[in-house]
Amino acid sequence: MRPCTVTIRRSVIADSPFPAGQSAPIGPETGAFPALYAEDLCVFRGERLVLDGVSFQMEAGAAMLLTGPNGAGKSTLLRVLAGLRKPDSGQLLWHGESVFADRAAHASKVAYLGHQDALKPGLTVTENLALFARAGQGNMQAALEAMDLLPLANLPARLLSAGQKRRTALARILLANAPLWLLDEPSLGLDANAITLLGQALTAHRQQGGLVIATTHVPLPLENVQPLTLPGASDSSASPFYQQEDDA
Ligand SMILES: Nc1ncnc2c1ncn2[C@@H]1O[C@H](COP(=O)(O)OP(=O)(O)OP(=O)(O)O)[C@@H](O)[C@H]1O
Repeated sequence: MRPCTVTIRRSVIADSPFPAGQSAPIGPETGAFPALYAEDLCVFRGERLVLDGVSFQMEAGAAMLLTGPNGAGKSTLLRVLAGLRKPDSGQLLWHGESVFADRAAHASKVAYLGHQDALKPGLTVTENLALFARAGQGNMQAALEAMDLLPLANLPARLLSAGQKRRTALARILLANAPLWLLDEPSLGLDANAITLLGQALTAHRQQGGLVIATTHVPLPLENVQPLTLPGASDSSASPFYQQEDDA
């Protein structure tokens, strides 16, 4: 598995091969593109600059771990990478094409796990998974097995524990059959056995050439992973006129 490379103006990056603020040596200028290429991404939320010059590139099979204090911008970066929020500046390319030129096309490449498990409480585990399985794709049985959900397959989601809901949400990621996994704190609520299953799923995805980008506050079962630490800012730096905004 080849690691990704990362630069960011204000983050703490171990072993970054590029001086702060400089672009990676491949990209639009050279005509050679990695699977995912981010250059100088900047995002304001309210009046605060949350992401300040984030640059990285990832090849097939790579994984990146996003860390940093609460409010540092980890979830914001995931939403940008999913094409759900346009950065205020910078560029984001998937195999050389701008993610924002065709967001629907990019969405088909992404499996996104948010903080919320977003299950329909009245539907069973299997029915919930079937709702999100892309037409004609994914193996329901394999996804249920991978997250040890077979004994729970016919249980309504409202009866699941927090960890069981998280496992169901992770099974949905497996079913999506998408190359780019964007996982916001994927181990939230998981017990030790489920974390092992998560590790196996991540490894299998990468061995098939998939990419993984995950946020976390705890160690995750990921090997050969590139760390990206967002520095954040003290909450006192937030504007007194701080306003909620919708994603663009
Ligand atoms: N809809 C929004 N409108 C305005 N500001 C927002 C919005 N969503 C998030 N923010 C702000 O953006 C900043 C980054 O938030 P984000 O959720 O990306 O952080 P995080 O690193 O994922 O935090 P955590 O570790 O707590 O999950 C925070 O200061 C937050 O208050």
